[in-house]
Amino acid sequence: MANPTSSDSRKGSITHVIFDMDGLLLDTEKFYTEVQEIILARYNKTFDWSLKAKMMGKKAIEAAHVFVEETGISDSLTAEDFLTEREDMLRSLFPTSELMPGASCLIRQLHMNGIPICLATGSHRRHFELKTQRHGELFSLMHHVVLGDDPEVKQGKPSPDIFLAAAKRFEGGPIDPQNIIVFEDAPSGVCAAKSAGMIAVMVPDPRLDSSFHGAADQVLSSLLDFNPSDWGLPPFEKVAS
Ligand SMILES: O=P(O)(O)OC[C@H](O)CO
Ligand SMILES: [Mg+2]
Repeated sequence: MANPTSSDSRKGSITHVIFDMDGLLLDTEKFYTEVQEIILARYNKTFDWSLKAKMMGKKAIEAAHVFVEETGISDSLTAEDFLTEREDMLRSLFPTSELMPGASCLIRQLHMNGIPICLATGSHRRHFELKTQRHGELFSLMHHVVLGDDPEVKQGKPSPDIFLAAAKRFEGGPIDPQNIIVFEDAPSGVCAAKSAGMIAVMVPDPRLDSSFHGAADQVLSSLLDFNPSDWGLPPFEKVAS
């Protein structure tokens, strides 16, 4: 997959890292897919990856509007009712959330090597708590967490709001966006990171159309493939994952 070119002027200037959560650190996108398939089946429609690509990474209500409008069911189901309907199902699934491959190791390596890290997720507080309840120790390594319902996040991804808020809250912030790598799985998240002036390393689901890869500075198959030297970072010491 695409790698930064050796002439990339930002190579060697990385000081901070921002992580997305759903689909990047946690294998939670499958839960959204599952419940949305169930809801759409009632209308004899199928949920596909072109619609998924438009929803993922967004705040819940923004994604809900995309869902009912793109599928043509908005006369029968409002965005608000869609959120209410999927909530019960999601609430029982989120506490079972598992880490994506390489997530624990990369977070621990960055933390151990003194690189400040934080989380910037479109998820609101209630969902964040459910999704991370089995992973509290790992997420406590984040310097801070910015959630989709944070007052400073006026608009969800692809707006840069969430990443700019995240850059402000590091020690000595705001950190120059050019010195920040954002890890993202969603097209909207990559777009938000680029709009914020940051470097976007994309780890997309293989089912996402590859036309979305072009906006990212680097595309990886897995977090396991991240090589710090690609960005001029010193080699990581090995940690137990
Ligand atoms: O990918 P995240 O972490 O910004 O989360 C966004 C939604 O909650 C799920 O697509
Ligand atoms: Mg995501």
